[in-house]
Amino acid sequence: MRGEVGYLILEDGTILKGKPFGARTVRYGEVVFTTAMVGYPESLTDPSYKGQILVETNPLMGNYGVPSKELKENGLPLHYESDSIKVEGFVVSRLMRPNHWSSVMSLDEWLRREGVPGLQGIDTRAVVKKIREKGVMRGAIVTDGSDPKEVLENVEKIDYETTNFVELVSPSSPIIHVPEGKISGTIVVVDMGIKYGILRELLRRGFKLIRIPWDWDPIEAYESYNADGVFFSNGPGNPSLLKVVAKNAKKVLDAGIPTMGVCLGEQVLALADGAEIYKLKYGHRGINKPVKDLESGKAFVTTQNHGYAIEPETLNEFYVWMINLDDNTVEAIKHKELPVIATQYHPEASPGPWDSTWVFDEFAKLVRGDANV
Ligand SMILES: NC(=O)CC[C@H](N)C(=O)O
Repeated sequence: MRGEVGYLILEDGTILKGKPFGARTVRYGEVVFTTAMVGYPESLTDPSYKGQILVETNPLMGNYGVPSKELKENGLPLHYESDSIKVEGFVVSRLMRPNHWSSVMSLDEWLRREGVPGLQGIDTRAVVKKIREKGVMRGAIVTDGSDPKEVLENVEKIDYETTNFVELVSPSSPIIHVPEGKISGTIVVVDMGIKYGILRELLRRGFKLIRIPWDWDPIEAYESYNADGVFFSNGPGNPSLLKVVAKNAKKVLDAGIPTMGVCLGEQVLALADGAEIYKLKYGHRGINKPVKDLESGKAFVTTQNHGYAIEPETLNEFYVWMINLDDNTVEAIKHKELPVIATQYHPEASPGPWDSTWVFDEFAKLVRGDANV
């Protein structure tokens, strides 16, 4: 509608006026930003964004519309990271009309169908400057004409830190994926909100996957499915809330099972090791983050989406394998003796550069038993 007004509200009292798109409603969340230039379908459907309002720094969004879900590999849509939009709200500077061969609808229509509010015409650089200065903040997105001052009062009531978002995005019963072609092994995937991109990478390497609910015991599944390895997935929210998963991860380590973790999965393995996790001021979210492998000396451009990081000095049986070249934070860890590796960044990209999909090859070697850690 012409003249319609919406708001982005931050807990420090900032109220920014924009133009609504998508669903007309009010949603609350932690306000975070990504510097990714492309890949909004992947970002919007990434379950790790549950509980967060996503601000895009790239000024033009929606240019290539919404890709078809029919473009698939091993039964999974190629450009989606889950079956629905997971962000609480989406904030852009300029919403574009789509023009692309694979587009089936506009961003506006997609958000409307999924009940997710969007806001355009926001000076996203100003939002980023504020978040970089004050740290990540709670906030709200208003697109239904509600009074922003009243909504601001409710922002104080939300608590991102103590909410278990994992249980909202994890399956309630096991899901099995069988790769097309030869099966090279079976992996138990502890699904804390796994991205399809990770499933696609594991399936590409011939693994049959048993996705179990986040709080199930992976050892039981490992034994009953006669599996060859365990994978701890990415996922939303504060890792310190996941005591059950950390306890299960400890059991997996004690059993010496070949294991890999990504992002939240890495944090959970670190917790199982007795290490500490802290919250970053405004997180790492983007697709051009430089990471250095301390063993090979090589650097990679990586995809990242995390708000927490491992305190390196508190690691016990793990050591720091890779670091972030922007701020030296931990980006990957390796176990000193066991076949266990984990990254904080996303080697599956989705969206982003495929420079580090080789980490999944390393995991495949560990599962086959033909690599030294
Ligand atoms: N992508 C993820 O798995 C994110 C992990 C965790 N929620 C964080 O923000 O650090």
